[in-house]
Amino acid sequence: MIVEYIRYRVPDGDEFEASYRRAAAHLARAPQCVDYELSRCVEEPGSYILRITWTSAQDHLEGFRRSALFQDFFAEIRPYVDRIEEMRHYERTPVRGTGASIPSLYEWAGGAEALERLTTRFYELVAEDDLIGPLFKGMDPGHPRYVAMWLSEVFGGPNRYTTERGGYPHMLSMHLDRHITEPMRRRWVVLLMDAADEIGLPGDPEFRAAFAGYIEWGTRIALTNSQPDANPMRDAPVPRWGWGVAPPYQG
Ligand code: HEM
Repeated sequence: MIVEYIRYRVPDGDEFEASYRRAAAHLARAPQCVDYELSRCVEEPGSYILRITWTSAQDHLEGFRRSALFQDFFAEIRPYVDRIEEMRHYERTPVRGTGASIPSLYEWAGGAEALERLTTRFYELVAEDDLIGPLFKGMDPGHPRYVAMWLSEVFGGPNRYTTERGGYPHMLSMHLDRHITEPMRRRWVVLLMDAADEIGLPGDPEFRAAFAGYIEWGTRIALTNSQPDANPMRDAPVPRWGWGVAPPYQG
């Protein structure tokens, strides 16, 4: 991916923004465009910066620029071409991230203590279950704690599963050749959701949607990796799961 910055200084911001609103409709249909954003300077309202992320500089210059969409896009913004002060491509660097304005799922859930209460109750339910109980007959007594460590790391908490328990490769090795079936996977999900309700994990729609999204994803991967003919990735970081499209409602 590559980021293009275009800086403008224009005499009439309202007209300029109206042109860009129309031009953006063509940008939005371009398969080479990842996203875009036009920002207006607060201190100097005639100054604007347009940021466009392209799939690559080549896709921008040889794909979009030669497409019919570009003709339509350009027709809208042509009056402002001589108002451009900078138009260049920038490579992203590893220096990027998010701040703490939105709590992690780990924090929202109640931290390590809540996730450990969850897994403790979950494996009590599992032990009494006819379908999946037998899979866990010889389970390590520390198992609920280890799975809580895994979930903590996935949901944005400390990376203790990676540093203390062997990370993804260890988790994977525990699922290999377990022959998990779809009914077993479903039961695992249902019992976890029951445990979540019983121990009072936050029940707000945003949290539960993100939580259930990870559990659905993770159990499907566990099932696939547990088949005798599985060929899983042997090494990978522990996945990190966020809020997705619905961040928490914070009043
Ligand atoms: C989101 C889904 C899942 C997660 C996050 C998960 C997580 C884990 C982790 C972290 C371990 C290794 C614990 C350790 O460090 O010792 C493990 C082991 C295991 N998992 Fe899963 N798992 C998931 C789904 C499933 C499903 C669907 C099943 C079967 C229905 C299953 C069956 C097992 C079994 C049998 C073990 C070995 C337990 C033992 O003998 O200690 N897992 N799981």
